[in-house]
Amino acid sequence: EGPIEQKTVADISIQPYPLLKEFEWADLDLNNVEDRDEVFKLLYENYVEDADSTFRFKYSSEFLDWALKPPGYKKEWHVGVRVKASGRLIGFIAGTPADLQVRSKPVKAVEINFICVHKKLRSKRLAPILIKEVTRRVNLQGIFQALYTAGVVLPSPVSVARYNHRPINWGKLHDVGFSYLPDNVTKTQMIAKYTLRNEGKLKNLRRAELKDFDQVFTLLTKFQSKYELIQDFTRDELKHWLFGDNTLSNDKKVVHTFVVEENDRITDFFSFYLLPFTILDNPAHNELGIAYLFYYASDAEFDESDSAKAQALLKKRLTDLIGEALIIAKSLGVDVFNCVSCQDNNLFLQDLKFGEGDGILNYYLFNYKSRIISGGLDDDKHVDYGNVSKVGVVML
Ligand SMILES: Cc1c(C(=O)c2nccn2C)oc2cccc(OCCCNCc3cccnc3)c12
Repeated sequence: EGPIEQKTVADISIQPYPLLKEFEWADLDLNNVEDRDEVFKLLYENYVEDADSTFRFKYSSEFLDWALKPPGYKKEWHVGVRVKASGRLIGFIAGTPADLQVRSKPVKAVEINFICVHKKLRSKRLAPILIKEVTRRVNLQGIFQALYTAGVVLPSPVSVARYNHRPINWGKLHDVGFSYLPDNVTKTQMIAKYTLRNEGKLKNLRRAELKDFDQVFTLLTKFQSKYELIQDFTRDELKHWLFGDNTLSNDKKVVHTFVVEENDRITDFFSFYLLPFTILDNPAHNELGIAYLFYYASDAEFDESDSAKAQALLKKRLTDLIGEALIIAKSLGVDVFNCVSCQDNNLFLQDLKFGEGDGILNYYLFNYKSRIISGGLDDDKHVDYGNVSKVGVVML
């Protein structure tokens, strides 16, 4: 296992990758509101939709600030393409710094995400050129590995996971065509099945505060040490990912983090991020509120001696913990709570009534040879409820 191609910065061209003559590379600065709004508009109108174009991701400007400007980010890794004649932004791809550990081996890498080409300019082979240019700019900084995900199957994924959804507002999900009514079941029964109480059962659960950060950092680092693919966070990075922009009011926050505190000790925490879908041409609803499970940890002891008992204890702790996340997400107007089959999620999916989605998420490690890492699926790529994954990294 390890890097495939050994390159050095000296091998990397200092010239931008050649573009078709009607296009030019854009020098974006997402601290500049105009640039950030251009990226926002390009994604809003042209980014990933579901298979039958019912929904489109609705990345807010606050989300892009959070997702694209973590500590150590480089503006050169926010790569745009403009039409020379009009100056319109028609292509984008982003790299953000992400030191990984692959089976405990440190891998300096970037995460590549948000690749987008304007709908009217598809099949002009711009996507591969965007990937080559962001790779060149990352290589110039001495980084030669990358992590990215895609729904499509490309050569050799390092892991494969599956989407899971926990309906919160089943009626609305049914109205917009996301949830279906099974045979011999009434709508009332489906709504009753997914009804959540307004109050959780973990009494000492509260919103995380900066004073909790040291314990949360320690708890997550220990909890994640069992996974084979993780992001090796610096303190500043994790603070950014879990607290985001601390000046935002709770209703504007993109990421929400909660802790369980017992006798001045943080025993568990969880986080989720909010990323709605625009619902395309539906008279009754124009937005789908979606929460995505992000990082979490529990100090449920994992005693090597009786691993079955330990796993049962962890299952109970995580089920109660993420059960609270569902209730909080509901209070924030979320319609469906999403997670993939990674981390220890398979332990609570069934009890918390998550349904297996038809989306598959492939994880790729660019220029790094690694044996397959379990993404929590069986040989048919269905969720393996009896086994947990070894993937700890969560991609936005
Ligand atoms: C996307 C997504 C969806 C949906 O498409 C969806 N939910 C409700 C209705 N729909 C149609 O459901 C998920 C569940 C877990 C993780 C996910 O995504 C994980 C992060 C995705 N990273 C970016 C990305 C986006 C699209 C394709 N590849 C990568 C998703």
